[in-house]
Amino acid sequence: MEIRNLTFAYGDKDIFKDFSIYIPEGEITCILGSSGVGKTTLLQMIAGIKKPQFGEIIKNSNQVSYIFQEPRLLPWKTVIENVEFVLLDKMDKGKRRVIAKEMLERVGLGDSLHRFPHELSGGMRQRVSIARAFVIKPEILLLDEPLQGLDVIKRQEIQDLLVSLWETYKPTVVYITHDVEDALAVAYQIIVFAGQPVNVLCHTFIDQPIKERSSSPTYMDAFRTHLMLQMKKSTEIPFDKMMQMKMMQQKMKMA
Ligand SMILES: Nc1ncnc2c1ncn2[C@@H]1O[C@H](COP(=O)(O)OP(=O)(O)OP(=O)(O)O)[C@@H](O)[C@H]1O
Repeated sequence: MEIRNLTFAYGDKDIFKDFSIYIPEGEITCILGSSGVGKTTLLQMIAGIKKPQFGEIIKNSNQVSYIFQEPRLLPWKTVIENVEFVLLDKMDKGKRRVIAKEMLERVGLGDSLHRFPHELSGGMRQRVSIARAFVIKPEILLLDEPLQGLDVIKRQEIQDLLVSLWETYKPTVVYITHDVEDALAVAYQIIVFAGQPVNVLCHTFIDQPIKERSSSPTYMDAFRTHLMLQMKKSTEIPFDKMMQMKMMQQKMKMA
């Protein structure tokens, strides 16, 4: 997916100005950045909810699913009905039920099909929203802080579930978070946003397969330290100062 020369402002506040990045297809890309930098705005533009004033987003598909921070389930529908709902115009009732049930079993909710959202824990509700997102076999999956508010064990379980579903369906994933640990747990490419308008402060590629990361803590520590430093920088340095530094770095490279 290519985000090309994007410009977006809320009133006179420029969030993106002539902004371009490339998101590799079929991979997991995390976008890290401090609160208010513009991460959600970018996801909303990718989803087509917001339109950029200039520029374009070139996608290979419009089959997009969005997982939000809060699960956004329909409270009057049961777990299985919440998942079937997104298949309404795609297949008949019998087939919807079978496919929704299979996906709910996959996310570990096979015994909660007929419960209502208020009868579930926060982690279970997020699993329903993950099932709802994957049941349409999205080619693009957008995640906006999906682990917010979950305890450390639940976070890890849901990270593992997301990675396992991604391995099965291989959508192009754009995952936004404030949390370096979330990014290290799931992403092959991590982009740190900073400034206003948004600038890419760093672009990090992790070649280590996700499943091997817990057995190579020293290797991952180097990425952790680097990303923590970048996150610290993103909240400390005014944008024009950052641009000066970048230009100096550029000059030093060329010299
Ligand atoms: N509808 C809106 N009207 C005006 N300003 C907005 C609107 N939505 C967002 N903003 C502002 O635009 C900036 C970017 O918002 P956005 O939600 O994209 O940031 P974010 O990086 O996702 O932040 P967070 O991590 O806190 O969700 C913020 O300063 C926000 O206050």
